Amino acid sequence: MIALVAAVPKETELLRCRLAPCEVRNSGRRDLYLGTLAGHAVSLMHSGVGKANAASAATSLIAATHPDLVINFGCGGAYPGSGLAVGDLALASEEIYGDEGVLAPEGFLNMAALRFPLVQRNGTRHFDSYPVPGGLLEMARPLVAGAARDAGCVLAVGALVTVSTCSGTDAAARELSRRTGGIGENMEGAAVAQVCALYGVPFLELRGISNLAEDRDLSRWNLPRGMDIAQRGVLALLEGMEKRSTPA
Ligand SMILES: O=C(O)c1cccc(C(=O)CC[C@H]2O[C@@H](n3cnc4c(=O)[nH]cnc43)[C@H](O)[C@@H]2O)c1
Repeated sequence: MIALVAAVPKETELLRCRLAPCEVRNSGRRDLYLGTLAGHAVSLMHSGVGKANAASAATSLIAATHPDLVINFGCGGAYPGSGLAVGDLALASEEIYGDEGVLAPEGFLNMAALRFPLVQRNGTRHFDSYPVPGGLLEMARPLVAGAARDAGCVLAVGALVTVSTCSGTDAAARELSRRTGGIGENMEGAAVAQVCALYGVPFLELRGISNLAEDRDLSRWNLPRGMDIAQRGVLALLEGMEKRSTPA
């Protein structure tokens, strides 16, 4: 079983059209879609926007369907210098909490600096960062690159950053990318990754770039383009992944 999580229904329209047969149940006060997609048994849930929604949806999805893999996807903002433009694809090599911590006179102190682990499991303590295991990333990369090639867009692989306060200025975006090394940001990924780390479930994340993280200018955004390319990336992943495989 592969579990798919996106924030809002518009981000899953293309995939839900292809989910057959499609059964809708209730799980944890959210609709849970069950069906087959590209030969894989799939569960799909809309979390709502933000970390609290994302963590709660990921928890009920994992508890209800015991997936071998969770894929978080949707639109996202690209950081300056990432080489990404609107309509491009970003595949997470890791997810990082960008604003979990303390803003102190000496600068931002993250959870590692505060020595508060967010997850402790099997002797491993996770603070701000949730890396995607190398084998899983290398399996996913060429499949998503194929989707990017077909769509005539760029694929970047790198750290994605999860924020509660989105970067609506050039300065905020530059500072977050400098501090984290991230290529782009969103509002859910690290929370889904954290829950996956707690349950020991492999995690992948794909974002379609809907906007640049920059001085706020909504006329430059293209949400439908970001939502569409993210789903095309997920489809390519599912189509290329071995059926019934349990990713390492
Ligand atoms: O109105 C604004 O200026 C604004 C700035 C950033 C994000 C929003 C959203 O409403 C997006 C929420 C939704 O989309 C993802 N997303 C897309 N672009 C970004 C971004 O630049 N920074 C963070 N999140 C982004 C996010 O994951 C949410 O699901 C509005």
